Amino acid sequence: MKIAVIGTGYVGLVTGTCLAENGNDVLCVDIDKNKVNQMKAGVVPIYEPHLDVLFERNIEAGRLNFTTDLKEGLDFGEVIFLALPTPEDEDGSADLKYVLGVAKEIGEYITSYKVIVDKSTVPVGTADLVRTTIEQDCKTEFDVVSNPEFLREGFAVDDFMKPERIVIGSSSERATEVMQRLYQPFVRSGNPVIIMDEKSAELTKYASNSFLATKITFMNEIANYCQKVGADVDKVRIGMGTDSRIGKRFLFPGIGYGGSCFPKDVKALHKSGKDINYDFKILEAVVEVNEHQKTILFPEVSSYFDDNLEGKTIAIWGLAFKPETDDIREAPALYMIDKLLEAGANVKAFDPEAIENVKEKYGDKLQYGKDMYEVTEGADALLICTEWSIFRTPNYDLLKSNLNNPVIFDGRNLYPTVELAKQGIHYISIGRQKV
Ligand SMILES: NC(=O)c1ccc[n+]([C@@H]2O[C@H](COP(=O)([O-])OP(=O)(O)OC[C@H]3O[C@@H](n4cnc5c(N)ncnc54)[C@H](O)[C@@H]3O)[C@@H](O)[C@H]2O)c1
Ligand SMILES: O=c1ccn([C@@H]2O[C@H](COP(=O)(O)OP(=O)(O)O[C@H]3O[C@H](CO)[C@@H](O)[C@H](O)[C@H]3O)[C@@H](O)[C@H]2O)c(=O)[nH]1
Repeated sequence: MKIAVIGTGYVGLVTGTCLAENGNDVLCVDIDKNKVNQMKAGVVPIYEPHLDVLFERNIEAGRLNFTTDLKEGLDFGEVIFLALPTPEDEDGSADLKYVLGVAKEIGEYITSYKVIVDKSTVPVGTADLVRTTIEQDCKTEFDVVSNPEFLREGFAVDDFMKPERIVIGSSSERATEVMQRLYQPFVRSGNPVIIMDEKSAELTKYASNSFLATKITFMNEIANYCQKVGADVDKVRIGMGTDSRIGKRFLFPGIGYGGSCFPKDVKALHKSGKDINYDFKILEAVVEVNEHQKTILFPEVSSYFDDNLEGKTIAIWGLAFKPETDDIREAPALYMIDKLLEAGANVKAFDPEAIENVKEKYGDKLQYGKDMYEVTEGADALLICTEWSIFRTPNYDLLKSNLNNPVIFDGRNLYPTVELAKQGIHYISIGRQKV
């Protein structure tokens, strides 16, 4: 099939590349000239494991191409994916200006039947809004379907190639048939393509993200409570997670969820309830608890230094909002950096993939290390914000000789407390007793 993907960020580029990998001809359109030039030169503009191999292979095979020209994309594709940003607006709602802006242009440009697929995360009713926006200027037939994306950054290629489910919201038989044909190679494993109406598909996405964010937030509250009553959240987590009704995943407490999705999506669902006088009380609590959770480690760092961080040097491991990505959107590490700088501390930061993005934001306000141990040299404490695998088995002797004080503040519970006690390291983590 001939596919156009409009917007080549984490979702669009993975979608385009994986569809090409399954034999489709794909033209990716992006408004960002630099990005398009980079991709034309064979450079993947984001870090996403395994994407580079597929990217190169499909460019070489001529199945994956790039342009800044939306009209060229619309002429080319029978199916047009919208993978555009839907960032948080000032009032917490999803800002639809990118999606509706492109919809307007689609109405002006298309001259033959197209299936317009909304892959962006959008509020209930957006498919209708996209349809009426296109209709204003359109002289040909088209359908709009909702096809929310569930990939996780860091596992995006795997998630796209072997999805647990594909959700399609469509009220057109013609478009449904096209979508089923397109996705048939991805569900050979027997995982379902679930067809429903557009509104239910749109809500499935928000409900899924909000549920997962709630699950994490619940565990963060249990962790905070553990700390107060002397229980160990890791033991509670394992005890709970073995009940298959609860499940082991997404029970890991920490310094709050971040990223480009959970924070904005929970707020957007809450706001869309408010707009129709429905009060999503649980979501309001989730947002509030998560905001608080980002703040719980800083007072520990501060009080260790008698509330005087002026001139102290803090090494940070992990800046991305989670491992295996270079994405720092809403990363809890950024809150910690801001607080530390505000308190007059020096920050030496290391992350395997996110340094460039952090440099763009903070420039020379921070020092950056080439490896994880370099930033600990002469630092007064180590703070861990993201659970990259390479941090899991550190050389404790080297750490102790590098750090001025043997102290680790761990926002992701990477180490067994008994091991750190044995190592003689002062260790503060989440929902576990201090060592
Ligand atoms: N990142 C994820 O893990 C993920 C997963 C599932 C769903 N989503 C949703 O998918 C959507 C896209 O997310 P993302 O993370 O890929 O965003 P992103 O910010 O990484 O990428 C968006 C891209 O769209 C481009 N763009 C903006 N306006 C454009 C226009 N008028 N024409 C062409 N290109 C344009 C930008 O230059 C950028 O490259 C959002 O709604 C998001 O909520 C994201
Ligand atoms: O047990 C857990 C699991 C995750 N997190 C945090 O939650 C955030 C989100 O993690 P994750 O869901 O793995 O990453 P995303 O790439 O943001 O993926 C989510 O958001 C995407 C965008 O909508 C969806 O497509 C995915 O299904 C959904 O998992 C990160 O800050 C994690 O550190 C925890 O604190 N504890």
